[in-house]
Amino acid sequence: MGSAILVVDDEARLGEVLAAALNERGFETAAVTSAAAALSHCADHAVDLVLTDLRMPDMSGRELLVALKKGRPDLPVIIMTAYATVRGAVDLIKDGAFDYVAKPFDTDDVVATIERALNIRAVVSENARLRSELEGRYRFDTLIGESPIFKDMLRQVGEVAQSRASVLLHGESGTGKELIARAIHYNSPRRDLPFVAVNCAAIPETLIESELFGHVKGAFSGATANREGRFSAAHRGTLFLDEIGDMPLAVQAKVLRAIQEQTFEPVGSSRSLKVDVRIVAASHKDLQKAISAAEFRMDLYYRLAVFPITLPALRERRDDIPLLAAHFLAHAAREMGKRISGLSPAALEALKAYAWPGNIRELQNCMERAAIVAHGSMVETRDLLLFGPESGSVAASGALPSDLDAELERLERDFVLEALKQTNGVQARAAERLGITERSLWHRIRKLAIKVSRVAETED
Ligand SMILES: Nc1ncnc2c1ncn2[C@@H]1O[C@H](COP(=O)(O)OP(=O)(O)OP(=O)(O)O)[C@@H](O)[C@H]1O
Repeated sequence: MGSAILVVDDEARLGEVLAAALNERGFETAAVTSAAAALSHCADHAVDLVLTDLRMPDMSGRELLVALKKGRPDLPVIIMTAYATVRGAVDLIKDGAFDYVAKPFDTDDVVATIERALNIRAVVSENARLRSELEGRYRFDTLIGESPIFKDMLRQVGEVAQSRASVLLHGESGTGKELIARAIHYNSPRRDLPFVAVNCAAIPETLIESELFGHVKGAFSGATANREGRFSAAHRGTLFLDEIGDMPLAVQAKVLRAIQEQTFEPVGSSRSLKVDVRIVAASHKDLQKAISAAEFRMDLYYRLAVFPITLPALRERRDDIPLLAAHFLAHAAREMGKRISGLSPAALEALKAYAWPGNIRELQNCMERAAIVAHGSMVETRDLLLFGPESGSVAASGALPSDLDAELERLERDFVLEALKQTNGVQARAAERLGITERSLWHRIRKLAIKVSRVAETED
């Protein structure tokens, strides 16, 4: 069914002819002869677009436009006008009209204008939908956890989100640091501006400065064009500096200045740029220890740790395990189109007893795998693959022999090493070759304790 168009023209004949012509082009049309009739039609019918004459005896097209826009700001209104009043029609665009068509007009032109308006409206409403989906994803109530330690952490997140204070998140790998950083951004007044994430550990030392601050053409071999850095990209928004403990000391000094003075110079440039960014940093390392070892600047630490938040490890909030497991299991089952109603009591006990060195991410992966291998409607203990140094009696309780794990890890290692070799250690390209995200590659490199040395520098 085509979009519904309402034609408003006090000359009944003209309105009917136009409505019929549009109907022939596949639109659903209705015609009325006064602004009052148009308002009452719109109140009772789903109308996608209004095409109205400007001069009408009871209420002018302009008044109709204003009245329509009051109730439905997103409704496209196109004005039909005689040549003599085109100037006035231009003013109407300022009042919110989408466009005008000058009489006498060609039906093709009217159709083209209508289509343009409907397309733009579709894009705008799709954007609004995506935005609300995104905001929904980072609303606090979608962050799962009921335990007092988790709720206390969320309370702190809620308190700091509204301010522009720097936040330092500390927590083991997989505890949800990036998710919390996003929640801070999407619950702050900066939510409509960019959230830019940089994983300081995943970028080779030689490139991190240019990644953060950008560079000018010719700044170093391979810098063939000017490039914007992440600080500029995050202007007026939030910059998430993940694994900040891995940032080289020399870069730490420049980051400190950028935060303190809100200015920096791109690599190879002497021109200072001004930025307004809110910083959320995260680290799994103990930065106090890094300071004692002279690996981290104390002044930067105090700048970042205006509001420090510690994310609890999953084993410190075991009561949340059933809730999280059920959530990830249901999600995985839905994605796979499998009917799985939950976990058996024994499986649940095994999950609660396990140490979870990889925290929530490990639990998520464990549930995805369980959803794949589960035969019945319940996940059983044998469907769980639990491993790790502290796993104790429930370790590797599954149906797979433990040497298969070692074999899988060896294979994974071979794939990653080969991809890195083929791409001279350029992780972005290696990840592309492996068909995984750069972040996921980075986690594998860490998990497999692979040393990456970059052989050649490449720049786009
Ligand atoms: N409270 C939570 N509720 C639901 N899902 C969560 C929660 N916390 C984390 N997750 C999920 O767990 C996974 C790991 O979270 P995230 O990537 O934010 O961790 P991280 O601490 O940044 O990890 P790393 O330090 O290894 O980068 C993500 O898929 C995230 O969506």
